[in-house]
Amino acid sequence: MNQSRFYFVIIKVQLIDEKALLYTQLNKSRIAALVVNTSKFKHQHSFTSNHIFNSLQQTSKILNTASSIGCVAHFIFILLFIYLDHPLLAWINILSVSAWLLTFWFNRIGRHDISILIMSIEVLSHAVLATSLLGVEAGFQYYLWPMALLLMAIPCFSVAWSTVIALIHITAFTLLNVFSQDKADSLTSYYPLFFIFNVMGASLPFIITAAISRSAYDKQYFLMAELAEKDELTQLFNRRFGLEALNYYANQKGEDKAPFCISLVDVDHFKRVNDQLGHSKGDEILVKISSYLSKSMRETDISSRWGGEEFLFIFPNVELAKIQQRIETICKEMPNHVFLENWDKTISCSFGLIQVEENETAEDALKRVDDSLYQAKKNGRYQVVSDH
Ligand SMILES: Nc1nc2c(ncn2[C@@H]2O[C@H](COP(=O)(O)OP(=O)(O)OP(=O)(O)O)[C@@H](O)[C@H]2O)c(=O)[nH]1
Repeated sequence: MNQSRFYFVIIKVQLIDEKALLYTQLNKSRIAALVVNTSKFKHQHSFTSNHIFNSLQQTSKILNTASSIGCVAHFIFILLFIYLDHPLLAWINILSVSAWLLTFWFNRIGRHDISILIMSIEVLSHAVLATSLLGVEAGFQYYLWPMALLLMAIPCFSVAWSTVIALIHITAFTLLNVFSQDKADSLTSYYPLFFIFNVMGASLPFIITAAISRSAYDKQYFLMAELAEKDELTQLFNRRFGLEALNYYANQKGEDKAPFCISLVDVDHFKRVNDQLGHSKGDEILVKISSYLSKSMRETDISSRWGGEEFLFIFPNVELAKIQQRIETICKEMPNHVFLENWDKTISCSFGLIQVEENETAEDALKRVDDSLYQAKKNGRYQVVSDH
């Protein structure tokens, strides 16, 4: 997007932000996501990250499901009340279907807050009206429960406001049950049918909303955990995770305490690759090296990218004497496993390897393993130096 177009989008977004009449030819739904009245997601710029965009799409999905169920349920009631020759109730349901159709449109332009407000007003007034006309036995008040859940599950309003509106629905449910009289009119014989239909119709969105929210939460949670713990380029754990793991093993006490080793690994003459073949080839080598190293480790070992062309490995429950040979083989074998097109020089790494001592802090262990790595570099690279 060129600069002037970029400003155009920002100005346009700011203008329509208030009214939420959001439609541009550039990227309709992505910009629509910007005006959703979810303060945590609201940005001052025109870019919305994929994760937030996905989360907003998830909200749209839940609300569209609710809108569809609302439309279908009320449409069935229109047909039923026409069949039962009850025009007033048929008209009420025509108004309801219109309201639910309107919610689709607000979902589409990203105004989930208006959409859910319309749903809430419709469900509340419909429950009050239908229960006043037909009595509690017809079961129209049961829609108030899924509406309360929807209000709480969808982050369109603040938690406080969602709670207030949800409580209004539950209070209405209670009052309707306590104060509504049973009505005896021409439709009384159909009340069991209404009741079954209403309870089923109310339960379905309840269960669907809970299922979609839960799977959306799971997906988002694992995505966030992965983003927080993994290195984007190599897919190894990142430095934060590596340090957390190191602190965990270093701080173990009593019976849980077991010997463990760590290794700091640095690619040899990596700058040469970058300088001669370019940064993207450098990245390619980093991916190949990290893949070779992590595949060479045991499942219980922790492989992390420590930074740039450095990796930190943690080997739990093992003594140095038992691991040294394995690490030396990994080091020696690397050039046979990691190659790059148009690069005839050996691709290798230097390794610092230590066993973390009892009561040694993570910081001290890191310093010691760094000294070993420095020694490996100083000795001519492509070797393992361990500190006994
Ligand atoms: N392509 C790429 N290069 C990186 C990345 N992170 C760090 N580097 C480069 O890694 C190089 C590290 O160079 P030096 O620290 O001089 O070390 P070296 O050339 O590997 O030499 P020795 O470590 O002494 O064997 C620098 O050119 C950095 O720009 C990365 O994510 N991708």
